[in-house]
Amino acid sequence: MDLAVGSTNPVKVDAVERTLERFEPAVTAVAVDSGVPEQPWSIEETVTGAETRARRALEATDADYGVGLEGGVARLEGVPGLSLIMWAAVTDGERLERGGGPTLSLPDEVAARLEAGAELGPVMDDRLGTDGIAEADGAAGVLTAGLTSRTQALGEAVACAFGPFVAAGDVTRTTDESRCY
Ligand SMILES: O=P(O)(O)OP(=O)(O)OP(=O)(O)OC[C@H]1O[C@@H](n2cnc3c(O)ncnc32)[C@H](O)[C@@H]1O
Ligand SMILES: [Mg+2]
Repeated sequence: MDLAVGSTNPVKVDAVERTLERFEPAVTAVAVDSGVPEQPWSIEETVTGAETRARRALEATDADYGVGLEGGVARLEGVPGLSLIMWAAVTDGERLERGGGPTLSLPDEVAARLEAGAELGPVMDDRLGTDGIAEADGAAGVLTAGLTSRTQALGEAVACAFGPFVAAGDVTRTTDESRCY
């Protein structure tokens, strides 16, 4: 099974490879424009970014599926403060499915800096004295003291977006065309 991921962030590629390991995917990382701001500020922008990445990654390759992953922030109804959200989208060129990942609350001082126009990755790096936290444990890993990680959290979104293709019996392993369940 050939997959094209709409990002060159190794955390995103890893999330796809780990989640879909049973299908022995050949994964190609494709740098694509998400079509949304670098820091998406709503569920809608985050989902749109994931959808656009999935479509553009598939268009750029002859993979079986395009996969898009997008991180964002949003003020969620019923949840105080600002939340970190993450969404995945998977398309086979005709059908597109979406899946959401874990959500966690961001510290007020992080939220304030994002409100002032900063991006979450650099803000987390500045707070932690790290370089590239978004390509490592991520805010998801740091803010949960390692109970999860950005790779693991994004992997849940991938499972929710790819699952409908598996459940429908659409997924075949291109190596031996056997059905994979
Ligand atoms: O190369 P791409 O695919 O764009 O990877 P990215 O790390 O920039 O990820 P996103 O564009 O999906 O995320 C939008 C912004 O939110 C930040 N972000 C999202 N999730 C994060 C996390 O868990 N930890 C740190 N920063 C995160 C990220 O740094 C971006 O500034
Ligand atoms: Mg980005």
